[in-house]
This record gives sequence, C-alpha cells and structure tokens, in this order.
Amino acid sequence: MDLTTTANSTATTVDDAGVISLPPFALQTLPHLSDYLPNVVSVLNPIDRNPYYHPSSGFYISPSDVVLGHILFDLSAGAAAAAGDRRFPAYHRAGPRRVVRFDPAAVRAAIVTCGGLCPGMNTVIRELVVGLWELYGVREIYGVPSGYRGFYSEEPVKLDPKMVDDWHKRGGTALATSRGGFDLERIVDAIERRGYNQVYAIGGDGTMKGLLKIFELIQRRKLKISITGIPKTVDNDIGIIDKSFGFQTAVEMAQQAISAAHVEAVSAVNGIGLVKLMGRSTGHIALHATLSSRDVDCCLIPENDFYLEGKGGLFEFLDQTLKQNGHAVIVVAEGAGQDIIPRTDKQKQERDESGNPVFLDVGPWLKSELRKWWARENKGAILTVKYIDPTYMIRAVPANATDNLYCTLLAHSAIHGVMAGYTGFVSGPINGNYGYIPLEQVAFAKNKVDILDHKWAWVRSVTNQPDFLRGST
Ligand SMILES: Nc1ncnc2c1ncn2[C@@H]1O[C@H](COP(=O)(O)OP(=O)(O)O)[C@@H](O)[C@H]1O
Ligand SMILES: O=P(O)(O)OC[C@H]1O[C@](O)(COP(=O)(O)O)[C@@H](O)[C@@H]1O
Ligand SMILES: [Mg+2]
Repeated sequence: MDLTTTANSTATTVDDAGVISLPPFALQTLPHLSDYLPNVVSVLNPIDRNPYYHPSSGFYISPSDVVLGHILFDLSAGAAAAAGDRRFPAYHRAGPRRVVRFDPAAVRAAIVTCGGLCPGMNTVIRELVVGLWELYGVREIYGVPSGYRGFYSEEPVKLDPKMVDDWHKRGGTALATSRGGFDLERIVDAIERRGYNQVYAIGGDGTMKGLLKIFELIQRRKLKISITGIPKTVDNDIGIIDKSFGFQTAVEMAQQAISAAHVEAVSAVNGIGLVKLMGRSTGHIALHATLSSRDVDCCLIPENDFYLEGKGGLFEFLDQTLKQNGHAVIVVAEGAGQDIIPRTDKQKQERDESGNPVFLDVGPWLKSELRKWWARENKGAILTVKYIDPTYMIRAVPANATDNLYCTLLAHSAIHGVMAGYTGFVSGPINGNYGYIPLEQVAFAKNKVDILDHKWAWVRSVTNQPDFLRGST
C-alpha cells in the first residue's frame, strides 16, 4: 500500500445507502538519518544470526506497519460529516527492522536521565544496556552522569549487562539526574567529541524540548548520530502516549497515604485527612489514586479550579460531609489551587533550574485555611486535621511488575528504532501498541485531565464533590 497517497486522500463520505467512509489516516513522518546522509550503511539485522533465537516470518516490522492514534469513532452520518476531511494520525509501529543502519561494532551509545525521578528509570537504563548488548551485539555503551550537564562536565560511565543486572530493583536513577544545565552547543560538542552515535535520553517534557534542540543541531551539523527520547514523567503529563512508566507504581504508593489519612480521619472527632500528591500541572495521580481508593471525599486538581467559601465551595461541602459521616478525606494535587493561594509578585516569578514554575505548598496552606474556617464557623466543636505529604515517597521507589515490563518494552522499542536509522523520535504505547512518534510532537503534547470526560465524571460521582462552577450547585 502506498501510504503517502493514502495519507493525502480526502474527506469523510456518506453514500446513498448511508455507508460511511472515514477519512484516511495521515502517516506521521519520522526523521531518518538517510534524510540528510545519503550513504548510511544498510546491514541485515544481527538478530537474524542470533544462535538462540530464529525470527519468525512476522518478526520484522515493515515500513507500512502503523499504529493508529485514534481508535474511537462515532459512525453516525452527522458525526462523520462533521469530521470532514480531518485526517487521523498513524504512527510507524515500533519493533525490529530487517535492515539496520548501524554496524553494531561501530555503535557508541550514550544514555542520560534528566529531570525529576520516576519509578522505573533504572529499569529503562538496564534494558537499554542489556538490549543493545544481547540483541544487537553492541559493546560500547556509556552512562552520562547527572543529566544534560553531565555531557560536558563529567566523565561517562561504561556500562555492561553485569553491571546493571539488578538495577530494575532499585528506585531512582543510578546515573543521577538534574534540572537545568542545558547548554546546547556544549552538549552537542561533547556528544561529537566522545564519538557517540546513538543518544538515549530518558526524561519528561523539559527533556524532550531540550532533545529537540539537540536533534536539530545534529541535523544542521550533518552528524551520523541518532537521537531518541524515552518519555518519563511521574505526573503522566506527556501527551500522545497512553500513559507514562512509573505512573501506576506512584498511584499504588499513594494508596498508603490515603489509607492512613482515612484511618486518622475516621478515628477522630470531626476528622479531616488531607493528602497532597504530586502533579505539577496535571492531576492524573490524584485522580487515579482517588478512583482506586474509594476513601476519598474530595479530589482537587489543577485542571479544575476550586474555591473555599460560599455556595458550592469546599467548606460548604466539608460541612455537609462532616455532619453526615463525621469525617472527610481530601486529596489535593500539588498544582491545584495555585491561583487562590496569596503570593507576592516575586513568588509568582519563581522558577526552578529548568524553568518550571515553583509552586507554593498547597497542603499546609489548605490545612491552615481549614482550621481558620472551623474556628470561625464552629466555635466550641473539635476539628482534627491530619496532613500527609508523601511527595517523594511515591516516586523514589522501584517500579512495580507492570511498570517494569513496560520499561523493558519501551527500551527495546527505542533500540530497534535507533538501529533502523530513525532519529528525532520517541517510542511509546499508543492505544495499547508501541509506536514511534516524532520528537517534535511529543515535546509539545501536554496530557491534561479532561474534566469534561467520563473519568472526571466518575470521580465526581464517587465523591459527590462540587464542580466548583460558582452558582451552579
Ligand atoms: N525548553 C527547554 N529547552 C531546552 N532544554 C530544556 C527546556 N526545558 C527543560 N530543559 C532541560 O531539560 C532537562 C529536564 O527538564 P525538567 O523540566 O527539569 O524535567 P523533565 O524533563 O522531567 O520535565 C533540564 O536539564 C532542563 O534544563
Ligand atoms: O524534584 P523536584 O525538583 O523537587 O521536583 C518536584 C516535581 O517533580 C515532579 O515529580 C515532576 O517532575 P518532572 O517534570 O521531572 O517529570 C513534579 O510532580 C514535582 O512538582
Ligand atoms: Mg516536566
């Protein structure tokens, strides 16, 4: 099939019999080394010669294998017509290619971890090392310490399967990570000087934005270096992919904090258990932890502004809940309520080393506001607020079994793509299958909680919390 032609054909149609033809998909072009280097080697995939594994007929992925970015459609004629000539993205499927564009003996691979921690980072590193070594016979694999700054300021660490053997059992990143230190020219100069021709960057949205700049400079310099990003974010704030590795582990860890808050709340007179969870600009952890716990009475996330006083506000809701149940559990994402916490202009400007906004701590602020409210409104009665902040505990742990498996598939997908000569891409699960996504898209695709969809409606029906749309309740 000629995918280019398919990608360019036209609109949704509804024929006389009411049969709907959906618009065709648009194949998302992946950058490839051969785009700017005409003479890149082509060799048969060394997996073919593996003495222990004989690839089956369907083992190699062809360039026309795709994963669809959208799998839900409304087939009613009206909806199809409304879709018009909108084309739906299709991504190249991840996996081994019959022909690779690197001689494994000539590969010098660099692995770097950037940004905040996330369960599973060590597993990804381990599987990159083991996969490159065992599947492709690569022997020159280096860990870049301390994030992006490590390229130009630290000595690399040579890695081999023996060294990384038990890394999947450890939290954090054995390579160390950091924020800031992004000096484009110095990083690319160092990559060139060290002779790396494959770079695997494990990081979040910031890392991907930086990697895009690295990729563009490498292209301008016409270097034979493949660049790939492995999406990491405990907050699950990266778009296009189904979810990020380590997220499930973090949600699981959050349960312990919520259970403790619940026990404290039910064991006190007018007890409120307040738990703050990670989520700088997205409330996925808070939302998923709430849905899986069932002990939560109110979930506050950055995507849904809330207010304290008056009709439909948090205090009114808590008043009712305490009267009804004698206790309440609140989960608040760290990025929630930032607009209503008083702050100075200087505080509003504050940024971390990577340029991320520095938030005021919503947990202690909310705890203090609850106490003030109670003192104002309920003179004489007891109120107990127990505040739990498990922040780093949910991300500084090893990945659970599901996340470990996910990390392995991610690492292998990345290796296969890079060995095939693709560059400037990110691997990730798309609707349950692994695909390659242009780095440019991932760097700017934000995954926010959609408060109009069913999942948030489910939170509201589980908690009965207000929607915080003033005047509507
Ligand atoms: N817009 C950007 N351009 C270039 N580099 C960036 C950009 N944003 C972040 N970075 C760099 O990427 C690295 C990780 O970013 P950070 O935001 O801390 O974590 P994460 O990648 O997990 O979001 C840091 O070294 C930071 O300097
Ligand atoms: O490690 P730090 O700098 O304290 O950062 C804390 C932040 O890191 C996060 O875990 C997200 O980090 P990333 O952007 O690196 O994925 C947020 O939830 C939290 O706000
Ligand atoms: Mg980030």
